[in-house]
Amino acid sequence: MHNVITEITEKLRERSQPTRARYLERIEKAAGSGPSRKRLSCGNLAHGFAACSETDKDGLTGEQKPNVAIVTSYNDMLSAHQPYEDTPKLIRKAVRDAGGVAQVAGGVPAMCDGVTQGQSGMELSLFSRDVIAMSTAVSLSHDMFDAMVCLGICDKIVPGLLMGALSFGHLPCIFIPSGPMTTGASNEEKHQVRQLYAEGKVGREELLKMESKSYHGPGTCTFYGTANSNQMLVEIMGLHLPGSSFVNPNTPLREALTIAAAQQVLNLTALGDDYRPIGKAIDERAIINGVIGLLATGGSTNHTMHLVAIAKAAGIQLEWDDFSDLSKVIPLMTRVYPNGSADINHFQAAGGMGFLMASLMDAGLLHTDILGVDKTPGLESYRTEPFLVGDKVEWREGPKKSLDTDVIRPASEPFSDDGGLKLLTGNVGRAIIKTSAVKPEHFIVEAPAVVFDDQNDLESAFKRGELEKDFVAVIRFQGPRANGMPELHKLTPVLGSLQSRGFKVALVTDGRMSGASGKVPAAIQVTPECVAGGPLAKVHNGDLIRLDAEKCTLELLVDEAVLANRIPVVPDLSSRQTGTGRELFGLFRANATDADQGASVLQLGEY
Ligand SMILES: O=C(O)[C@H](O)[C@@H](O)[C@H](O)[C@H](O)COP(=O)(O)O
Ligand code: SF4
Repeated sequence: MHNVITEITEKLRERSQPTRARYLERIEKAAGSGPSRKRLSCGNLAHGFAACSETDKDGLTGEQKPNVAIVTSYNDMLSAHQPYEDTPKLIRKAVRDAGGVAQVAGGVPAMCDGVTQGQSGMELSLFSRDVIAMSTAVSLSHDMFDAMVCLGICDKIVPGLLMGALSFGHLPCIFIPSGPMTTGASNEEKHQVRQLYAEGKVGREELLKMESKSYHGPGTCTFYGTANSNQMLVEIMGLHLPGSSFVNPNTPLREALTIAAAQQVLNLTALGDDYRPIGKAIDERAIINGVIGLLATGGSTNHTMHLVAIAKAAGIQLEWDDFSDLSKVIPLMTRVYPNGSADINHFQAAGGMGFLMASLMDAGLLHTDILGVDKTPGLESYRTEPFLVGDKVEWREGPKKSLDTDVIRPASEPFSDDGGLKLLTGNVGRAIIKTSAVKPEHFIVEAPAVVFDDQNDLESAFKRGELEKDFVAVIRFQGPRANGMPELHKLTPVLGSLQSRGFKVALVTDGRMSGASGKVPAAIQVTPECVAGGPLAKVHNGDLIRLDAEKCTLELLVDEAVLANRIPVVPDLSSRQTGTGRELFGLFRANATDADQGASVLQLGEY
């Protein structure tokens, strides 16, 4: 094991000791003696299985049969979640065939960030993660269960499900993915037509045709954004069956993997002799593995908040310095859009998670002794990949060599020696930048600021021809407490178009970007945010800003005394606080923590 990884893990363990100890005590207590439903009254139990078959009622009386909670995020809005419609039926039958009972404990809401991108709905998106965590807890609070399976894929849903599941950390848990959409029009083609549309060179009809060729069917969008980063994280933290992440939906192998996961979780309950509660499965080593996977694959910057929140839910205090310290020793091993032109199906065909994890393990860059959920504890079996034999899954050794070194490379011959996720510091606060999708010639930008308080105003300035120059776009009042921290992904085609025409452009914001954002240098999640006294609220048009991703600095080149005398702008945010349900989220805006604390309202890990 690389000594830096050992050191960082040790530091994390020490930092987390008080909250982790309290958390483990809590799940010990919740585990109590035997299945939680033993503690229910006859009335509670009768209500809990009133609608079950007689066989299931018998099974749930006493502690005869393990009961699996299904927490589902099915809806028709996310192409990635639509395939879950009938999955509970498949799971119920699989669990019954294996001697258990399964009940849908509840559903959680799921927002498609692609549908809300650039719209006011996106201002609920980040908060929906915590709503999903709370909804997961509401589902599991029936306390009838010995295990759980979580059905979720996209951006806030997997983090929310995992945070909620960790509140029931005494139960074993397996995540069951739905799988990626088959490849349609490439992400590059889509991006090019978007830039042409932004430049007024193609119309809506042509743009919609291209978008629909790209997003054309059931399954997860094929770029390496937050959703596919989620799958990678869940697998590398050992909560999927090996090789589950990127098998396409509505295929026999996908169905067989769902059945195998539903039956495997029965082997992990406290009723058997291989009890693996999720609260122990997700320990400091698993969290560090998650950060390593994120860095090795150029994953979504959103996880510099979600992983922090997930860790806190398990009493673990992950910090941004851990990401940047690990980034120095974790190589970039994959190039999947926006970090390259390949998509997630190409990644899977080139070797997928089995090759990625085997190579990281061989290089001593992963904790291999975490619990995992496969038959054999630990991660060694995650070198394998699933095949269908008849209607059953068999796991075989994954490829020893990459099948496409333009898409995935071994840790020993990476695309770059560092993971491309960096922490910038300077006189406007701390910020995250993902350089894995930025060409090195764009790592340093020093230019005058052009300040906006709304991403749409930048787009209008672009259309008026006012931005044909070198500049740093400063988009303020986009933090969680201002307007729910929407993704500012709509800026990408405009800034990308200016960059490809030779202008030196960069973005600085207390907002966040999509996992699908990429090639323009962007210092995001600036903390403290503007409405919390962040210095970004004092930036004026024309101020010189220097973003240096080599030195990891973000400097406002204004005399300190001048800056000290400036009055921070106080915006009128009232128009951002109603409409599209935003009036229901005032509590969230008022109580969200900073981005580097996970931007959560749930006071995680404080109990
Ligand atoms: O973090 C992410 O990965 C994004 O939120 C992604 O889920 C979102 O859907 C993008 O908006 C899709 O990209 P386009 O908007 O470019 O289609
Ligand atoms: S990846 Fe994004 S756009 Fe695609 S289904 Fe998921 S949330 Fe929606």
